[in-house]
Amino acid sequence: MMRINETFFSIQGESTFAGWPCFFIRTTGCPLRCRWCDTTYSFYEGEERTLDSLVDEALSHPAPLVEVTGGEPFSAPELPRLVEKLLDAGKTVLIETSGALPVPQGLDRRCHLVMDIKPPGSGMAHLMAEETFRALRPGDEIKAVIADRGDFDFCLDFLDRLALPREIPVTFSPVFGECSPGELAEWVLSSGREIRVGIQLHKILFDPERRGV
Ligand SMILES: C[S@@+](CC[C@H](N)C(=O)[O-])C[C@H]1O[C@@H](n2cnc3c(N)ncnc32)[C@H](O)[C@@H]1O
Ligand SMILES: Nc1nc2[nH]cc(C(=O)O)c2c(=O)[nH]1
Ligand code: SF4
Ligand SMILES: [Mg+2]
Repeated sequence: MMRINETFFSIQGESTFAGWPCFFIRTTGCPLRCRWCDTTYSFYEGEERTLDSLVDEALSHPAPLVEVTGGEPFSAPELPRLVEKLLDAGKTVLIETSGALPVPQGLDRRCHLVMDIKPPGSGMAHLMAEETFRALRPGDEIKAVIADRGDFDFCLDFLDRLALPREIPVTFSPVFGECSPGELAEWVLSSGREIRVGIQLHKILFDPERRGV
């Protein structure tokens, strides 16, 4: 059994997979408290689900893509088993994670990790350790949600120290409704860095206050 906040079928709004139809599984619970978190309702609310019922629900949607998000999926002890079952059922599996917790032992690395760097504006930068990000492999990616220029510079420095191979793409997104997307784009352009600018696509396609999209 696994405590699940919500499941839904929507358009992937983040990462390099943005735009694809995707089935989402959102776990309950997160040990972080990012200042601007748009999913605080996932901290406590949820119901116990069997792993097989989640796989069956994923299979009821024709799209190959499944994302496990949260909350913090790396806090859920059942995650490796769920991911293995989804992969064995033929799904492409993404896991969205905060960058604060190590990759769980036994996680089937056919999945793609989307790991956040939490900069100072999140209030969680003290939890960022380069070691955690060194576990990333080609097929995984990095994301950072940027509130201001200080966050932008912090993430560039963090990436410089990591020096990960260019097969691991990096996306910077503005804190929704707080950081100007155009300004972020200007910072990226003048940095000369190979960084993708990502806007949360689902908040443009649907009501940004709506859950389950
Ligand atoms: C809700 S979190 C769940 C997964 C995991 N806890 C994490 O932080 O990656 C999913 C993604 O939404 C992003 N996010 C949350 N609130 C946001 C906001 N207000 N603006 C932009 N992105 C946000 C997070 O940074 C993260 O990349
Ligand atoms: N459509 C949609 N795409 C998403 N990509 C990552 C999300 C998340 O909350 O982790 C998310 C989400 O909440 N909705
Ligand atoms: S780690 Fe993710 S779910 Fe947890 S508070 Fe931060 S953005 Fe929200
Ligand atoms: Mg979301």
